[in-house]
Order: sequence, then structure tokens, then C-alpha cells
Amino acid sequence: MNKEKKIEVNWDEAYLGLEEKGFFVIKNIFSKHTCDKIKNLYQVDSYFRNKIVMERYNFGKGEYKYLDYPLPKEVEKARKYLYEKLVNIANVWQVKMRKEELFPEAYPQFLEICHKNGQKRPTPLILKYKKGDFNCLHQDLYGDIYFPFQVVIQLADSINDYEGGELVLTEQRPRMQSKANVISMQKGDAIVFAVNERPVNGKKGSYKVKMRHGVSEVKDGERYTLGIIFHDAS
Ligand SMILES: O=C(O)CCC(=O)C(=O)O
Ligand SMILES: [Fe+2]
Repeated sequence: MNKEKKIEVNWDEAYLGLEEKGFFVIKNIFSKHTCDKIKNLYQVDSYFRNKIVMERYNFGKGEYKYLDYPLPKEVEKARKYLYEKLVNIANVWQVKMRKEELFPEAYPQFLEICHKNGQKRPTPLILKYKKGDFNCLHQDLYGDIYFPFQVVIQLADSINDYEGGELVLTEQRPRMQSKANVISMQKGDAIVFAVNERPVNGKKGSYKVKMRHGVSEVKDGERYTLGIIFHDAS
């Protein structure tokens, strides 16, 4: 995380954003230096367990690599810090969505639950998009156990490094047409958003809205992001 200046996250504002819209942008969670460092890891195969060429699976166009354990220390630190800030609101969501299981306060305990249930493979990933690449709308569920939030951190500069390539979040509302949010972020910014469903307060209590995310076509240049998913994969 940003060492040059302490990260200032207004968590009350963040919780409100998650409640109202299902997402929240954190400015400058990584310094430019950390973004470059993580981006440059992409070339070093020993950090990764797997590479996916998106076109092969009709996931879109572009590629990504799943990091292996042990994770780079900045990623490990951010994953734990963010989980432990988000766990309370995650549990509020669980109750609102009438789900029985609640998440433990400490991140190592959550990982232990994933691992005991056969979800042992690390899910943080680095994605690389070139001109013409895109990521189809999807969800990142990797087994029965999933934390309701995930994070994407921008590693490239949206002014100097690439054009297009906006993050798109859609929500499928019951008996209504889907709504889209298009988010542009600067290098070092993070977005927290709902992995699957989010509760919305209605007149007769809360109802569930299904969210998906993707990336619009990159028109020029190269776009890199770091995805932090909290549950591991089976
Ligand atoms: O590149 C992006 O902005 C989206 C990445 C993504 O789909 C993910 O991290 O799960
Ligand atoms: Fe994703």
C-alpha cells in the first residue's frame, strides 16, 4: 500500500457507497512506484501459477495470470487489510440476504475455511489488455465459498498508457432491465465491488440484485490491472 503517504480511506463513505450502489472507489491505494513494481512482475513467470488467454475460453480478448503463493508482499498486505475492513459490511449483507454463514473477522481464518473446503488455489491476478482487447461481463466465483466483495487496482495510467478500457459494472434487477455503471480510475486507484449479489432496500424489505463486471474495449495502448479476490479457488 501507499508508503509515501498514509492511505486515507473514508470507510464510512465507502460503506455508504457499497450500500447504495454496490461499489466504491478508493483513491491512491498504491503509489505509482508500487503499481510499476506489480505490473513488471507480469513478465516473471515464477510469481504465477497459471496463465489464461481469454480468447480461448470466449472470456474476451487479452490475458491474465493468477499469482501463486507466497503472494508478493504488497498484494498479501492489501488482501488482508481490505478483507478486515470489509468483513463487517459483508456480514451485514449476509444477514440482509438471509444467508446463514458469517465471515470471521481475521483474514487468515477465512482462508482456512476456504482451504478446508478444498478451495486452496490463490485467486489474485494480473490482467493485461492491448489495443482491441476487452473482458466480457462475468462473475468471479470459484467454489461454494465466496466473500461478497472483490477489488480491482489500476496499475496503468489511464491518460498516458491507454485509451478506452473502462471498467463496467452491471446490475440485473428483478423484473427490470439491467443497469450499467462505467467507471474510470487513475493509476493506483482501487474499486471495491460486489462479486455476486447485493441487497437493495425495497418497500417490503430488501431484495437481491445480481452484479457482473467487465472491461470495455481498449482503443489504444496497454492496460494492466491487479484483481484481488478474497476467496481461493477449488
Ligand atoms: O481489468 C479489470 O478492470 C477487471 C479485472 C477483473 O475482471 C477481475 O479482477 O476480476
Ligand atoms: Fe473479474
